[in-house]
Amino acid sequence: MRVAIIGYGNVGRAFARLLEQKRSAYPFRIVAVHTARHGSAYDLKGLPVEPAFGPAAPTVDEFLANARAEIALELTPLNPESGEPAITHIRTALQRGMHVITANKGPVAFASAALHEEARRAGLEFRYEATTMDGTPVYNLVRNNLPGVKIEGFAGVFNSTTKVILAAMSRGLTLDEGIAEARTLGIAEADPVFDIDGWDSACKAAALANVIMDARVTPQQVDRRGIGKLTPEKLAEIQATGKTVALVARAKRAAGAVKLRVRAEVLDKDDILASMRGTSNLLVLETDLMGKLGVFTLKPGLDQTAYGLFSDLVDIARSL
Ligand SMILES: NC(=O)C1=CN([C@@H]2O[C@H](COP(=O)(O)OP(=O)(O)OC[C@H]3O[C@@H](n4cnc5c(N)ncnc54)[C@H](OP(=O)(O)O)[C@@H]3O)[C@@H](O)[C@H]2O)C=CC1
Ligand SMILES: N[C@@H](CC=O)C(=O)O
Repeated sequence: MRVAIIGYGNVGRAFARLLEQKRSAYPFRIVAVHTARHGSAYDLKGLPVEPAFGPAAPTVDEFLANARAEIALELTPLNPESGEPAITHIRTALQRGMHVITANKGPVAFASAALHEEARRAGLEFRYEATTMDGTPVYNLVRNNLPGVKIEGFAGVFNSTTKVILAAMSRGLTLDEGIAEARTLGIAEADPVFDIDGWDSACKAAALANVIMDARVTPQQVDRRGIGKLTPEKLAEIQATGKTVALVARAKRAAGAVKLRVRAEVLDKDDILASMRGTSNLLVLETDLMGKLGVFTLKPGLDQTAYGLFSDLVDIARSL
């Protein structure tokens, strides 16, 4: 299958490396990539991980018209205010008859129901496993393995950048030094304020709640507070009491609606939500038939995000 990629940064390159690694068993080809400042590149025989960019296609529609791909990957930066321009990129690809896979949580948080419906009408797939907890099956877990189960709520620690920053601050480093560590790992958002202020977690929580709880919320409706007010001194005080801090996202059904909250919570050190180290992340689902169950990933990185995209790609290819 031929793949076109809109947005070719940390995640796009990690995905291209994974495809190279799996080439003999999975003959997918990246035939086109498009970026904001570096230009566009095309080759129907398949592009290398570091393609030679030519001038940028004037619009994403023209890029996709030239790409001649069957699947489009949307990998541009998160916009927590509206999910754009990624939502428009996805619509454009669907209108051009392409299946779409994204790691961008914005479109899922703002428009998952509408995009699913547009894909369904066109006989296409819209998939986004990599948006929440990298490659850990979260959406696929609920869709494929929990038939008939109603999700009543969830609690998740699923922003890796704030975990890296908090760990750095508890070693006495500054917020900026923590951001630099996360950037080196390639996991910070293009604007890391979206991690620090809890927008990334709010978008993941809204995306999850909309898909697995049919919540119909936007990230703006998440009661959100990030880690921006924490200092190394405050963290040391908290840790001296035997507790720790993590940015926790919670969802709960209440009075016919779903309430969402993101907070830097002070947790007992033996709380399961406090147990993840480094970039590790965790989600606990509250269900009607299976009680509480969860998934976690130990120290995921870009390779696991790439796997989230790859798992969707393989799944779509198998269904054709
Ligand atoms: N990094 C991670 O660990 C994870 C990231 N994600 C999500 O994946 C997405 C990509 O992340 P990441 O690769 O780290 O981001 P980067 O900032 O590294 O790359 C973003 C890419 O998008 C391009 N771009 C920006 N705006 C546009 C536009 N309007 N049209 C076309 N291309 C555009 C940039 O172009 P140029 O190169 O020219 O600047 C760049 O190539 C984000 O939505 C992020 O939230 C999800 C899971 C994990
Ligand atoms: N910035 C995000 C990247 C993955 O979604 C994070 O730190 O978790």
